[in-house]
Amino acid sequence: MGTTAEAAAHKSQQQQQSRVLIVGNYCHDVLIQNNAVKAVSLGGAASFISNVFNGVSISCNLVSKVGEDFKYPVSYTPIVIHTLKTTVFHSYFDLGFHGNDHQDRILKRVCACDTIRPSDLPDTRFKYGMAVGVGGEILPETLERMIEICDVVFADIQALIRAFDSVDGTVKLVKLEETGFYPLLPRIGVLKASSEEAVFMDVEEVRKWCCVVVTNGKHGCKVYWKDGELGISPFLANQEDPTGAGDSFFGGFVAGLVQGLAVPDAALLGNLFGSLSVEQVGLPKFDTRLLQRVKDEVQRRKMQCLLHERSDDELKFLRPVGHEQFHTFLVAARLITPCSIEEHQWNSPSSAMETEQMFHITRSNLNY
Ligand SMILES: Nc1ncnc2c1ncn2[C@@H]1O[C@H](COP(=O)(O)OP(=O)(O)OP(=O)(O)O)[C@@H](O)[C@H]1O
Ligand SMILES: O[C@H]1[C@H](O)[C@@H](O)[C@H](O)[C@@H](O)[C@H]1O
Repeated sequence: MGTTAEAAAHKSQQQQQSRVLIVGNYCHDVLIQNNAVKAVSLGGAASFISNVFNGVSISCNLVSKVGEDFKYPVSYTPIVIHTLKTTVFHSYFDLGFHGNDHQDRILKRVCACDTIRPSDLPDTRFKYGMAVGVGGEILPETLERMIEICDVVFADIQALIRAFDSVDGTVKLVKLEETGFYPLLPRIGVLKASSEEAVFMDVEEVRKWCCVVVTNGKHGCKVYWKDGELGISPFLANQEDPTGAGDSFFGGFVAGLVQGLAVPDAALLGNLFGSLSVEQVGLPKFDTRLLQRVKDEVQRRKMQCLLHERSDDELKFLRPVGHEQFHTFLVAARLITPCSIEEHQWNSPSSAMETEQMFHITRSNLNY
């Protein structure tokens, strides 16, 4: 545990006014292919989402826990737990990064940092809260506290339905209704799931309580609400690594809503950031010219939507006037400023040996 003084300092830092609260641990991602470590990266939904927020200049408060072994420079300082190590995931890609299907990835949580408890959250109120755990760190009581202090909570189902094999940490999914989070669904605003995860809930039931967004890789996403549903167009991408696509999508989606877009336009922004994310290995670096174009267009859309209908406090589900043009604009912006592979923010270890030293990976713990 950190000292009381450190915890107090962290809490006071968190108490500066911000409209968005992100809750979920940073982690270390180790990408493994054919029994060899291909890459090591900063991971965790919190890191992918704050990366998108930084890109579009949205500030937030972030509550995340790591161990002393955490060395990545991040914009939002995590709570350091001196007695534990940072959460680590090993991702096994049997078919390689170029396979288009995600089912070739097996995920193992090989190290788990501390859980995030209600007392770790700031005492202030937020307009938006994002429950985005990756390793089981968010407890039902933590989500409940987020609901109390945030006007609207967005939850990633991966924070709610993951279970971990007691021997090797393999990630398994459990039915949402069997979790302690289920009774809280009528009190959350949006639940995001990938198509693989969506089969672990009854979408028809859950959409009666909250908006459900199901992402579907290169096919884009679908938004379900109480009395309607809408497919949102994808963007063409050259997939290198699917890790974090769902997180970057969620970052773009919530960033859109924070900036006053209607749900379909925000989901389009989600698809854009999801598509940019898969083109790079690890945490993506976005082209600054593309970001500027996107920010300018979002401002324009916001003004346009305000003129038409939007009141600031509720989610608007219907496709707003000019939605297709917004898509066309983003497709064009993406083409004019393609992300260069050389521009990766990727912190690749210089040798396999270095990787193994950083993360104490041995052949035996790769094979289990
Ligand atoms: N190959 C692709 N081409 C274009 N867009 C993609 C592609 N893969 C993902 N995306 C975008 O990213 C979003 C999220 O992807 P996906 O549904 O694969 O999430 P996920 O399975 O949660 O990802 P991960 O668990 O790897 O973070 C999609 O809705 C889509 O907008
Ligand atoms: O960094 C990744 C990313 O956040 C993924 O969305 C999550 O599924 C993995 O567990 C994590 O290691």
